[in-house]
Amino acid sequence: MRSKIFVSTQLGFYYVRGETQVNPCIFMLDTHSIVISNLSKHYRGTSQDALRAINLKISSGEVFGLLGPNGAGKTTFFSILCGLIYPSDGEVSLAGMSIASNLKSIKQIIGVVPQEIALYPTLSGEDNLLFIGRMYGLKGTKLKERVQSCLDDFGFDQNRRQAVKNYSGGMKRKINLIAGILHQPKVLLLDEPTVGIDVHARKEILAQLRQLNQQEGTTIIYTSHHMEEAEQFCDRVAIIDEGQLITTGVPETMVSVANCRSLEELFLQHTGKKIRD
Ligand SMILES: Nc1ncnc2c1ncn2[C@@H]1O[C@H](COP(=O)(O)OP(=O)(O)OP(=O)(O)O)[C@@H](O)[C@H]1O
Repeated sequence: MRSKIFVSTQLGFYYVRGETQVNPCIFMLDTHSIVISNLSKHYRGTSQDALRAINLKISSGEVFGLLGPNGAGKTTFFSILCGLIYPSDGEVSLAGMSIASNLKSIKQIIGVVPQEIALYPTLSGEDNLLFIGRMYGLKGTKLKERVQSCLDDFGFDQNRRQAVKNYSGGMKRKINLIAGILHQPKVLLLDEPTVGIDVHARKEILAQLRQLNQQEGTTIIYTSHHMEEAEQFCDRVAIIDEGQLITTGVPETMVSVANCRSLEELFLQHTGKKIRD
């Protein structure tokens, strides 16, 4: 008979009966894994499910890419994950807690970076972040230090005090991103974080995200239409289309097993659709 292992994932505590040797780091590392069970979403008045019976596990510390053509269900998936909308069926749990019934605690663990720039254009980058930081419950010196340190990391100089409306697309994207990480979330949801910006800003953003993942262990879940970027950036990806999970795995392995030249070729093979820019 197999040994039974009892785990409290929130505390990283475990108890093992029998002879099985367990490395505690595995459980410490997996404390904020996301388990998606049989997740479905049907919008009222539509004929098709936006998501249909999705099952997926994303481990703590992973960089996970959600790829799919327009209308595949990516935003719906994200919106359920951050508690903006409820699923029609199934469940998502984070750190062992159901998202739907633990929204308040979950919101402190999750950072969300929407595709749209959600900033006040007449305020400076710095003032936007101070305002958003207060909404996350940060205050005083701690808030000021956190804002300055993030602005330094993302390469802002005196321009941090200029109005956002005068920023380049790349600078707006960076402030949008910082707004989602001020409270040092364990899980970061990024909806197309590099859309519409030049190659330099894109590289800088991806490098900062990689650093966040490696130094803080932040789990990153992101969507993109840039297959090359996803191939390089993600530990694992999932391809979804018409609300269904088509395939998931390590990009390099998926590409080689399918005998494709790139993730883009594999994506087109599965979805049969053109990639949106
Ligand atoms: N509020 C809504 N009401 C009705 N239908 C919706 C709603 N939001 C999304 N849908 C539909 O659900 C499906 C999935 O949409 P979703 O926005 O999640 O896809 P997506 O993969 O994010 O697309 P894109 O890449 O264009 O952003 C689409 O058919 C869309 O028309």
